Amino acid sequence: MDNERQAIIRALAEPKVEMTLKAWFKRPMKSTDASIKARVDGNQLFIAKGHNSEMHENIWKFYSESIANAPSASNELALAYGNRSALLLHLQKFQESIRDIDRALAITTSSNLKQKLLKRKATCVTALAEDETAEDIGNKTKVLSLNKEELMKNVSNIIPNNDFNFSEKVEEDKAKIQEILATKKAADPYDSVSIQHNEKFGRHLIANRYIKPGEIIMVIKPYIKCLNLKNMHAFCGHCLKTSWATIPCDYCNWCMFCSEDCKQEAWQQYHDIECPVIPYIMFDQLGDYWKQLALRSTVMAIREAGGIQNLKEELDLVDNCNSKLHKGFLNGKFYNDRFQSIYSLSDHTSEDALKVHIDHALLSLIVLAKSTTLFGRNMKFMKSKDLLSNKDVIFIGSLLLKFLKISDINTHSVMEGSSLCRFSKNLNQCLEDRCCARGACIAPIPSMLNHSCDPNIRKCFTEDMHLIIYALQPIKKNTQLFDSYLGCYFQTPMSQRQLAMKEFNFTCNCTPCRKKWSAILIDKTKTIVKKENEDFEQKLFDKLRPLFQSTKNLDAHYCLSTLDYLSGNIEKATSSLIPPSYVTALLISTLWTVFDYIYGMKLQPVYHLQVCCTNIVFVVFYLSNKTYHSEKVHVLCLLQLVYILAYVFLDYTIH
Ligand SMILES: C[S@@+](CC[C@H](N)C(=O)[O-])C[C@H]1O[C@@H](n2cnc3c(N)ncnc32)[C@H](O)[C@@H]1O
Repeated sequence: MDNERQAIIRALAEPKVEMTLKAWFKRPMKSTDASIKARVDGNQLFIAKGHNSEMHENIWKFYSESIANAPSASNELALAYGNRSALLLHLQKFQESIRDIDRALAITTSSNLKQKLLKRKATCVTALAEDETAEDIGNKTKVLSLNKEELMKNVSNIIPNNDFNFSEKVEEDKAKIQEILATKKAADPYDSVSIQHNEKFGRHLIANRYIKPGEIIMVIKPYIKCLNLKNMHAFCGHCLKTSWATIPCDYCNWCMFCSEDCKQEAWQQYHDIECPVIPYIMFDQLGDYWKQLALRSTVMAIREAGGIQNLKEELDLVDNCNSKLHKGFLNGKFYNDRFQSIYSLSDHTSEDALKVHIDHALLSLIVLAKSTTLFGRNMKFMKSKDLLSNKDVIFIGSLLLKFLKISDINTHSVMEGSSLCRFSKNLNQCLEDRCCARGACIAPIPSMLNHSCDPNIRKCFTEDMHLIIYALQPIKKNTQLFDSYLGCYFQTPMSQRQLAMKEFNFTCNCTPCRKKWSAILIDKTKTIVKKENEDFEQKLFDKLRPLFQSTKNLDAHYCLSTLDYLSGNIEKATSSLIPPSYVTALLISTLWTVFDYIYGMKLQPVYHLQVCCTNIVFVVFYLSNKTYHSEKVHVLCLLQLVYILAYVFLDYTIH
């Protein structure tokens, strides 16, 4: 860490450090004004007409932000929980709404608010009871063995090309998917790959055997993860899972958690140290992932090693290892959950990025020194010489810088499980707005993956935040696994890819870059099916057209057999079609849509069309069965009809 050490010493000697220390101010952790502002912003959106999914999510984020900012046990906190509970009721998330109502009731002293909350709770409880009744009716449908084919025919008339939208085996599939994931989580990540090193690629992963498209290579837990700035108030800041009814940290106005368990675990692992630092460093989107990941990695490493002194000794061992392959290995193995592994990862950032990282490391270091007890309870850092003369401060500053550089190169985005934006935005807009990118993580074994613009693997996150690496193309024994860092050749033009690659400080020399393949799936000037591939490509395209088209539909459903079907076709296409082939590219991009749909995490908004179709099935069933013509079911049927009409005539989206 010599380079980082020198950079930190130089930075600490700059006049701006003295000025920062002189002008030091205590940042307010919670703020009544900020809480009120976020709640009012949420209210304004809530009362506006024509809500769509994106608006609902924004209102939810405003109310959560209001909760995060409200001082503990304050009236503002009760009001913020109360308002979020109203939204959750509107979204028919009754259980979550009740949780927020109970939290508000436990705090508020206002009898007016209490009355409103109790009324809302009664509505939720009634709705939950009705849900049970509806479930009963559904179960009875199965007993009566309703003519399912006929029902599906009705639905097919509404959704053309329904072949791939309906799986007879959905329930069977669900159990199988869970079983596959559990087996893979328990398996050794090195079952089908090993780490190798050469001068051209540095460390990389090699297949130990043939791996077929769609096959899961490993499922592992990231070492460290965080949310991005846009989503700090939306999901659990520790496990990153979706939770509609989050609870705030008692001190800072940033972190929220899905449960008391997550809140406690985060506190014990890193949040006790991070809590006073976060409000100072999370002021903009620049490096929001890196700053958090570096800070969390530093605190976790100190804890794992058993103190700063032990950590210094452990890291010296890594630094003194002469083997480029075995750096960070422990007892001959590269673990996914040890700080030594993270510390040994590649850190070749660009010169421009380095300047930004030094500034970020410096800021985190100063706040750690001023606002925490990391360097001792009685330490007072009044002047820059106090920082410069403290060996632990220099060491932690160097480590923060090192982890910032490592995070820059080795971060995996935690994305929603779909290749389509939830709000139907184009890829660039979606990335810029961070609609589907929830956060980021570091996982050392997947960090061994090098880049190719024609990748043979892809990553996907499960609902419980495990990282899956799966094959996109056939991978022969002893060949390298390649990920795509910033876009594949068939979707992203070469100029854009090469610009993005500068961040990683290497020149991509993959076949699409060398042979200048066109971005075949978006380049409208090229003929779709190549002459050389003749009939086969056209035939394959015609056969798979409905499946390809289904990927443009957010409401499409897929099952495990769709994945097998695609896998077989990719094997056929890659062995028979001359690349670059339009159909092979389509097959690969369809495989990831299907795989991510099956295994990936989603925010799971209920899209209107889905609800509408379910309602049509219900109404058809009701009209054709006199057995259930009770008063209650009449009302239900009428409501379903209103819903269908609203969808058809008003194009009104409801979660
Ligand atoms: C996430 S790491 C991948 C593992 C890395 N090879 C190592 O030795 O740790 C990313 C870095 O690997 C190198 N790299 C990735 N893809 C490459 C490629 N196709 N050719 C050469 N170097 C590559 C670059 O230095 C990049 O910054």
